[in-house]
Amino acid sequence: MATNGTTTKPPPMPSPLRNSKFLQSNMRILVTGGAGFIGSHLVDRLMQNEKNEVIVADNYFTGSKDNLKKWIGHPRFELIRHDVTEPLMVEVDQIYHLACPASPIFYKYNPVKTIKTNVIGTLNMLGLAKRVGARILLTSTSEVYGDPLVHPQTESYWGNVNPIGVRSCYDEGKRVAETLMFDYHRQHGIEIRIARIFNTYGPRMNIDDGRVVSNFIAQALRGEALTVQKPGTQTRSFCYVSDMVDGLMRLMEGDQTGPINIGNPGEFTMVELAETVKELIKPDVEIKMVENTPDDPRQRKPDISKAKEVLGWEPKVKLREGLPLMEEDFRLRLGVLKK
Ligand SMILES: NC(=O)c1ccc[n+]([C@@H]2O[C@H](COP(=O)([O-])OP(=O)(O)OC[C@H]3O[C@@H](n4cnc5c(N)ncnc54)[C@H](O)[C@@H]3O)[C@@H](O)[C@H]2O)c1
Ligand SMILES: O=c1ccn([C@@H]2O[C@H](COP(=O)(O)OP(=O)(O)O[C@H]3OC[C@@H](O)[C@H](O)[C@H]3O)[C@@H](O)[C@H]2O)c(=O)[nH]1
Repeated sequence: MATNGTTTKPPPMPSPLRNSKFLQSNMRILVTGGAGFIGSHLVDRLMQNEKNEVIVADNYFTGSKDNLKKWIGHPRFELIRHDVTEPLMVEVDQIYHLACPASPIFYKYNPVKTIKTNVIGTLNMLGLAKRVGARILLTSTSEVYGDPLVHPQTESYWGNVNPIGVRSCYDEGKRVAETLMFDYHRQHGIEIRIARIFNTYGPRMNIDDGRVVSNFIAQALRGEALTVQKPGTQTRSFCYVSDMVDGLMRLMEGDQTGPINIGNPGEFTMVELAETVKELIKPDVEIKMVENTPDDPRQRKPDISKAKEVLGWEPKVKLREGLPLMEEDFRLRLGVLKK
């Protein structure tokens, strides 16, 4: 009993599966959004551990079964067509909650649905975590810092976000999702983990995903001009997907709730990124300046001191090493062979 007269509930019991003599060594893990870009790489890593059973729940809005084709039919893997805005009844020990469109083009396409996914979807997954006693990790975003007035961004910075802008369905949606995570943690004793992910790139991104790295690589391979949105001096920090997955798994397995920034602190202007793609992939390609969209953050770079200190994590793959790995995958999918 708390001293202020309110009742503090004890944390829920972990899933009975953890005590089953048949499944003792098994961990049953739900990955929402597991058919998407980061989610499918995470599934690959989780499936490498023979003690893990993995369940993916995805509505295929931006993800695809193709990303998971090597696991379909595997006895330790299950794929469910499910929209997280509806409740889900499964018995699991851990939940990686990724479901949400991540590319601005897709999250702005149906903003009401995006905010429902972030708010109702996260509520549903927290309700599930509460019912079965699972630990839950939310993939939040660097967008919670908005157009940041602090640089680089530390986790203690509260951000500079437009609450009524065209990006709000996503950035405010993720801010509410973080709030819900902490309220369930404080009120119901749920074990939570929050990762604030900075721009991540790598093989398997949708060719027409619309994010900058996939756009530039696809444009270079198609021989089209690279579209730098004005002014081109805005910065981003790009993390290769294997580093991201490693950071997410360390956070889930560790004892810190976060929020913790997971990203690569290497910072580039969009003109620098275009020039790097041009140099590495197609030196004769044109770079053209095009109009930008409202509220585009002007700078973004993670302070990863906390991830280094509490997770022993830092990214290993530099942009110039990661871009050719993504180029290889895009060449195969676009059918453009290297000359
Ligand atoms: N990639 C990045 O740079 C980045 C940066 C910050 C945060 N994140 C977060 O990481 C997560 C994964 O991002 P990603 O790059 O893999 O994006 P993605 O669009 O490739 O994957 C998102 C997945 O969620 C699914 N999904 C969307 N809405 C859903 C719903 N209502 N119900 C069920 N499934 C739904 C999609 O079909 C897709 O498979 C997202 O939560 C995103 O906000 C990504
Ligand atoms: O073709 C393009 C596309 C984008 N851009 C620019 O590239 C920068 C990055 O844009 P992206 O669309 O890749 O992504 P953003 O950084 O705006 O948002 C991203 O950051 C955090 C995540 O949560 C989001 O999921 C992710 O989309 C922006 O300044 C944009 O103006 C271009 O210059 N050309």
